[in-house]
Amino acid sequence: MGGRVDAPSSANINKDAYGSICNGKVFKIVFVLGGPGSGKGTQCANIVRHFGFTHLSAGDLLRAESKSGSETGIMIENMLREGMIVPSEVTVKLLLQAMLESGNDKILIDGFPRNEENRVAFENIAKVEPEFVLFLDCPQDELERRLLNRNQGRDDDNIETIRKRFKVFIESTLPVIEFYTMKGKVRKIDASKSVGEVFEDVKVVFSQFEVEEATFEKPKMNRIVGFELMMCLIKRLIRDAERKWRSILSGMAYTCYLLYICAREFVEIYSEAL
Ligand SMILES: Nc1ncnc2c1ncn2[C@@H]1O[C@H](COP(=O)(O)OP(=O)(O)O)[C@@H](O)[C@H]1O
Ligand SMILES: O=c1ccn([C@@H]2O[C@H](COP(=O)(O)OP(=O)(O)O)[C@@H](O)[C@H]2O)c(=O)[nH]1
Repeated sequence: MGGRVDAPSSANINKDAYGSICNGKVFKIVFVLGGPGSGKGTQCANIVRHFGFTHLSAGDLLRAESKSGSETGIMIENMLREGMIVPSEVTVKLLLQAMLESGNDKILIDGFPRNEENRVAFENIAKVEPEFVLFLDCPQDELERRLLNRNQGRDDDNIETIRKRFKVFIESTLPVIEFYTMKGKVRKIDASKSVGEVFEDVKVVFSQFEVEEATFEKPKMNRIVGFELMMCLIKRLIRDAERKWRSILSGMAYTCYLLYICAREFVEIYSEAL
């Protein structure tokens, strides 16, 4: 159920699929926003593990689509390199398709909506309001340091594009955060602390999903796998111990045998001498 979903094979999505989102399945959506490098991906991975969400990174979906070789793919690639926001039509299609493919009703949408156009397009098509918006707040100098150290081979993690992305965040994404603040939906967290400390605060915000965590299958599976691993380890230790004792016992027997030979030789030599 939880986990990160790969990009759909194509950006083309059947219009009927939107219908099933609007009229059928009810999604619990959390938008995760924050400046570039604020730790959205890092914290989403933790939330997936603890609360059974599916993590959809708009940036990852776009990066995957940019490699498709299609005209849209080339357009996306150029926009990402410049730190620009890709038209909503493209991003919303990719997100909706991934939501449908996830098989999960709890969805984290990371790095989206990035501007008012994104927000309105998503609301109009998906007709879903987020449960809340997790806002990872972090000063720019720390963000810059993190991005320059990210080392994931991303074309946009260079100082020139990083500065453009900061500008886009301030001019286009902060107004979206303000919109949701007015609606009482923003949960702001100080993201300048260590990963663990930030997650402690994130856990408090997600505590409403705590009950479901108890029934979430993954920890149960982990316990079973953990138990089996422990049994294997114990069996192995017993086998090793047996082997070791066997060699200790045979070592002792061999030493006794040598002593017996020596004693016998000694007695023979001694009796001959007499
Ligand atoms: N709280 C933190 N403290 C220090 N480094 C962090 C923290 N959170 C994330 N990072 C690191 O900063 C970089 C950007 O994090 P990432 O999760 O990719 O951010 P985003 O998805 O917001 O762009 C990564 O190299 C990550 O390991
Ligand atoms: O909804 C989105 C999300 C991302 N992007 C593009 O993808 C880039 C990388 O976004 P991501 O969230 O992966 O990384 P971040 O900038 O937060 O580190 C952005 O600069 C934008 O160019 C976009 O156009 N629309």
